[in-house]
Amino acid sequence: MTPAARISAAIEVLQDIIERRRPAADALKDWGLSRRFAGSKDRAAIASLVYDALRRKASSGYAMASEEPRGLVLGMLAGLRALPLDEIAALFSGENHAPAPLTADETALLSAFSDEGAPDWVRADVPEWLWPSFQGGFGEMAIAEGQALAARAPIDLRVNRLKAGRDAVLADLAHHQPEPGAWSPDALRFQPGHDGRGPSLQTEPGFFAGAFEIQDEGSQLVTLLAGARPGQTVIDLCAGAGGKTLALAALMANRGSLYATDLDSRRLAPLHDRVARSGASIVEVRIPRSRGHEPLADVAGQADLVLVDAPCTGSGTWRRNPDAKWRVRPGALAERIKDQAEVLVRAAKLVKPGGRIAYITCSMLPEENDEAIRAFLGRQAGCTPVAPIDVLKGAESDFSLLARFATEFGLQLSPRRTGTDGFFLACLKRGD
Ligand SMILES: C[S@@+](CC[C@H](N)C(=O)[O-])C[C@H]1O[C@@H](n2cnc3c(N)ncnc32)[C@H](O)[C@@H]1O
Repeated sequence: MTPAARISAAIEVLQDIIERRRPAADALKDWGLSRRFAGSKDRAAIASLVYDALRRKASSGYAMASEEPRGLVLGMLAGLRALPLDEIAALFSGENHAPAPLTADETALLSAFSDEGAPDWVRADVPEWLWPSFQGGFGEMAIAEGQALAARAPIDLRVNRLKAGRDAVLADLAHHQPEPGAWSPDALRFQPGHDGRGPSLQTEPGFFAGAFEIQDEGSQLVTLLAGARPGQTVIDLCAGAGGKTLALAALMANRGSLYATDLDSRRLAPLHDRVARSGASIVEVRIPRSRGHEPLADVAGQADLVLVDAPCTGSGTWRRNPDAKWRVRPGALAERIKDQAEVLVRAAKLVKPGGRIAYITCSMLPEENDEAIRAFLGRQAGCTPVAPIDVLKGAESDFSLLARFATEFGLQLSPRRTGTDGFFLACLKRGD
């Protein structure tokens, strides 16, 4: 396919996503299935165009005075991809599957491309209904935070200490030009290429050997700061596919007991293979039999650390899932807040006196972060917050620079602040 034909395809896929409110991945998959002529490079390029357009949907639409997929793609090419007008015009030739030529209005808007005069939520590319909450968390930096969250994300991996050292993995993957992470001693970072695509790390021999896992550096950092130590009894209560479980096992140097569970047993399915590949021998996966069944009842009140990687809106990962940004609804936020309250109560039953609950979200919204903790502390006697500065002091490396990202109860990481996905961590101590 020509670059212009890929743009036409991206416009078509965006139409499907917007009209039928479909997840981008589903729409892209269907498009690929019914267009067998498109090769894997075409499909990847089209996906990259679609995701780039969704990242800046509000600001592109404003600048192009159009909510239509064509306007969003034009705005993205001029804005995020910074293509000059003559290159855009050449792509929109109307010939051989290229999109129709630019209209006079489009040409005028592209030549003076700007979001000047746009409302703040548009400039930040944050959904309008969430703007008050987002702004509440970031104040005068909210637009800059939203803009950083509307950029492309790098790919990070976590070197698995149980199997390899960072220098060795760095050397093995030198052909992909990794850089050491800025914060986590286990992180390596890969910048996306010009077309938005990153290296395919999951086909590397080191991946099959368990030397590394793909994991955002923010996710690595909050797991590090949770404070698990070798020899402890640790519970990963919302383990899902186990990204943090594997990181915990490595931090615990495979010593102690690490229980992984999740309300939704299907989500735990990939964990078994991942654990086997990683060489983590301390992980015990506990599958709930039914809703309300506590698969960890036998260790209630015994955990040194309960990690709660709480269900949330995922607003901190909007760089990677830009379609989720525009699909999240007020009802979903209210549901997640309820889930968060429920899972914290469960964690309080599992932690031992003097032990710690580490509450984590990949959210940028105060309702799911500080406010969730404040509400929990108001309801639950016997738990006290650990000051963010003390959380940092207790870490294995010097993370004192993160102190400036402290909130009332925790630490808020973000693409603008730490160059990572948006993560929140608050630690609570159960009284003796
Ligand atoms: C953010 S995801 C976990 C991601 C995972 N920890 C990782 O690092 O890959 C949140 C998980 O919480 C689970 N969950 C929701 N409510 C829960 C509850 N009340 N108890 C335990 N898990 C719950 C969801 O099924 C989901 O898998």
